[in-house]
Amino acid sequence: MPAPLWPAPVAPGPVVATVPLPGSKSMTNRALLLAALADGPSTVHGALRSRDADLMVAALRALGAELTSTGRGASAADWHVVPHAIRGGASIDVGLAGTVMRFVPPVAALAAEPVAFDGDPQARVRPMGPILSALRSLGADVHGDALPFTISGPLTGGEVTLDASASSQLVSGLLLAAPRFAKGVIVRHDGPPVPSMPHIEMTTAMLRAAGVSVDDTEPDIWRVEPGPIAAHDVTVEPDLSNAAPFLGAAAITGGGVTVPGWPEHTTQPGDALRGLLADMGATVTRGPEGLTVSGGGGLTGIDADLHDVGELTPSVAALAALADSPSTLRGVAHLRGHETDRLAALATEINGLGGDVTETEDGLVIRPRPLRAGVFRSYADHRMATAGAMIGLAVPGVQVEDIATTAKTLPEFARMWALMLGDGR
Ligand SMILES: O=C(O)C1=C[C@@H](OP(=O)(O)O)[C@@H](O)[C@H](O)C1
Ligand SMILES: C=C(OP(=O)(O)O)C(=O)O
Repeated sequence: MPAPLWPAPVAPGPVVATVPLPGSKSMTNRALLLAALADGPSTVHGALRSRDADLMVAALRALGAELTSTGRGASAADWHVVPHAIRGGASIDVGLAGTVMRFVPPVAALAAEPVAFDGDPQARVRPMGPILSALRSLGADVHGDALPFTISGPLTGGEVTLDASASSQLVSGLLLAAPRFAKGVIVRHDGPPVPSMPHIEMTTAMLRAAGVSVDDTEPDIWRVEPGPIAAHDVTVEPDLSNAAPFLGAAAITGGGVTVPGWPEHTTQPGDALRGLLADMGATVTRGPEGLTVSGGGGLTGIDADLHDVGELTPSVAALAALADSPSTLRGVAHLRGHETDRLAALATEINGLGGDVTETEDGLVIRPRPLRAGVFRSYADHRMATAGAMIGLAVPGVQVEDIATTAKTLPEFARMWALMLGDGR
């Protein structure tokens, strides 16, 4: 059955709104996993509730951890996590969540009994080979080189070299569980540059906050000492990558959008939105009420290397398609292994509305053209769906296929978008 079409609302005028955002997917799933491996009970405050977070909760429960939540509305929760010995004999659904498919197998490898992993059809083509080979060489028994696969341990840990150029999560996954490996881990990357380095810094920062000794002083080498992961309470920051469509709405319509609780210092790559939106002509200010982006002076194209902040690409591409000069987005070849081949998907869908986008080996060249009504397909990719919504603010008659796919990280997206376009404040 074809997915329903969502008529993307056109902005009735400059969008003026304050948009509180639920917790970061990346921090939520790291915090829950570390809590499940810790030396006592912890609470994760302000965690995201979404498909990816729910899949992480289900995976950790299947491996023996006890997680109970106090709801905080549709997309937020406080989780009380009680760790228990990791046990296998389970089947785990990773959905389309990179954080579940790369972070949970090293945890499963702590158990002797086999654990089976599978996910959505599109998950079966996402890069897994390097982390599965690494786990094999660290002592796990692994059947398969991609989803579906089965893994059993217990692994011992030690030194391993892998090519993590396809995804930073291949490194983060090994590091997060490593304190619990008998020998810890030394991970060496050998290959083209690792993308999304801020996400690896998020991993090392959260490990250190749990008392783990991590040495990342040499480029492309990470050493994690074996030892306890300290139980501690964590408060998750708002999801700054999910701020992109909302802040972008201010830039597109010449309005002003505020996101409360924008952290002063953060490892989230979404913080790069401040510079990217300013480079495209918006005014970015920080005040006690949060981070505010104001538009009004038009949108300028940019030449940007998004290698470190690849997950912002769909939103930046949507802005670029509506700008008044061409843009070149580079450094994001790894996006071909995200939820879908995002470079192909963005070029196809923007061109389907009359745009002029060409794919390069590692990015996109976007020449703005007057766009027209049409269907914008989302390919089960939450960030494609929100990119379509952004274009629809300025182009009447855009219909986004399967807006519900935003549930991966922001189940309330359509309602929040409508609220932003209403009186907002
Ligand atoms: O570790 C994480 O939480 C993430 C790392 C990045 O993955 P890649 O390095 O595969 O781009 C990012 O794109 C993804 O959305 C979340
Ligand atoms: C690439 C993304 O997700 P995942 O965690 O599934 O890799 C993303 O959210 O943009």
